[in-house]
Amino acid sequence: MTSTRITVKGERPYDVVVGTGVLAELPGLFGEGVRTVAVVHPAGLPEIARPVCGVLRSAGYTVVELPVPDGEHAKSVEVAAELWSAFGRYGVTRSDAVVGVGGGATTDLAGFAAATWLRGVEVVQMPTTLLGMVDAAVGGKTGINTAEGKNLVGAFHPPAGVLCDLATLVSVPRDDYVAGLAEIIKGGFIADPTILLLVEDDPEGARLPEGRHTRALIERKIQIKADVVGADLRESGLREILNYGHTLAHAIERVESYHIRHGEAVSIGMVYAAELSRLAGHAGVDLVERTRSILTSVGLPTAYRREAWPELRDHMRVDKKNRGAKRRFVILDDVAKVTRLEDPPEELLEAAYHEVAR
Ligand SMILES: NC(=O)c1ccc[n+]([C@@H]2O[C@H](COP(=O)([O-])OP(=O)(O)OC[C@H]3O[C@@H](n4cnc5c(N)ncnc54)[C@H](O)[C@@H]3O)[C@@H](O)[C@H]2O)c1
Ligand SMILES: O=C(O)C(=O)C[C@@H](O)[C@H](O)[C@H](O)COP(=O)(O)O
Ligand SMILES: [Zn+2]
Repeated sequence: MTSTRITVKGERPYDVVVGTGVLAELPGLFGEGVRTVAVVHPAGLPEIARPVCGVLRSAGYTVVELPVPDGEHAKSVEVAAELWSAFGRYGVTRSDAVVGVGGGATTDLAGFAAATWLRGVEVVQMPTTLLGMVDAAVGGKTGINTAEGKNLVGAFHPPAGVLCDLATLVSVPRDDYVAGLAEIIKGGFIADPTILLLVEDDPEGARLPEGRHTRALIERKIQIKADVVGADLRESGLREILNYGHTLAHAIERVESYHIRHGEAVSIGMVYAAELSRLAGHAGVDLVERTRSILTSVGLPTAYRREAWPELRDHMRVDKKNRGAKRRFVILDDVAKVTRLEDPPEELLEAAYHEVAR
C-alpha cells in the first residue's frame, strides 16, 4: 500500500507521512540547510534507530546518536539537560535538526529538547508505537514531568514533519500497542463515531498491527489530531477536547509513579469522564455503557483503586485546564458532542469516582 500524507495546517504546515517501509521518505521532511541531525532514541531500541541513522548518513547528514532512558524515564529535566549538553558538545546549531525515534515519551522529550535548545531548533518526529503515531508525535505538544505531576514543563513546538513507518509497530509489545488504542478510541468519542464502529466491528483485530481496520483507525485518528491542532495549536479552546479523560489519567499516572501506561490511565480516565458527564446531567447511561464495553473489548482497564481517591483528587488540582481554584473537565453530551464542566462540586467528582472505583 502506498503512503498517505496528512497535512497539519498552521503557521508552518507540515506533513504526517503514514505507510509501511517509508523510511526513505525521512530526509524529505527536513528543511533547507540542515547538516547535523541529532537522533534521540531509547537506549534499548538500537535496532530501530540504526536504519534511521543509516538513511540519514546516506542522504549526506552528519548524524549524532543520542540514546536516552526507556519510556517515561526519559521525561525528566535531568535527561533533558543531558541532551542540551550533548547538543552543545556536538555543535547542533540553529540550522540543524533533532529527530525523535521511539514511543510518545521519547518524542515528547526530543521535541522538548529541540524546543528549548537555542530557543528552538527543527524537530522531525518518527514515532514507533501506536500511541506515538496517532497522538504524541503530531501536534507540537512537547514536555517533561516534574515531581508535582505529568507534563508540567513543556512547550508548543510543532515538528517539521512526522514519519509513521507502520513496519515498526510489529515489534511493539502487545500491552503497549493496546494502550495506544485508548487514544484512538478517545478520538472516536470526541470526534469520529466511525472509529467506534470499526473497533466494535473487530475488537480482536484492533489489537493487532495487521488488523483489518488498523490502517483506517490510525489515519482517522491522525486526521482528527491534525484538524484540531491545525485550528488551535496553543490550546486556547478547541484543543482541550483532545484532553478528554486525561484529568484523572494524569493523576493516576502520578500516583503510580508512571508505572502504568499512559493509554491505560486514559482508558480509566475516559470511563470517569463519561460517568461525570452522566452525573452532571449531560450524557445518557448508554454513553457510559458504550465507553466501558468498547474499552473492555480490546483489553483496556476501566477501574482503579477505591482508596486512592483523596490522592487523585489532590493531583487533579494541578491539571492545566484549571483556572485558579476553578476546576474544569472535558465532558460529553454524546458521541462527538464535546463540552466543558466548569467548577463541579467536590461531591460530584467523588460520586463519579465511586462508579470507577473497585
Ligand atoms: N505530546 C502529546 O501530544 C502526547 C499525546 C499522547 C501521549 N503523550 C505521551 O506519550 C507517552 C506514551 O507514549 P507510548 O505509549 O508510546 O509509550 P512509551 O514511549 O513509553 O513506549 C512504550 C514502550 O514501547 C517501547 N517501544 C517503542 N517503540 C517500539 C517498537 N517499535 N518496538 C518495540 N518496543 C518499542 C518503548 O521503548 C517503551 O518501552 C506518555 O509520556 C504520554 O504523556 C504525548
Ligand atoms: O494534544 C493534546 O492536546 C492532548 O491533550 C493529547 C493527549 O493525548 C496527550 O496525552 C497530551 O500530552 C496531554 O497534554 P497535557 O497538556 O494535558 O499534558
Ligand atoms: Zn494522551
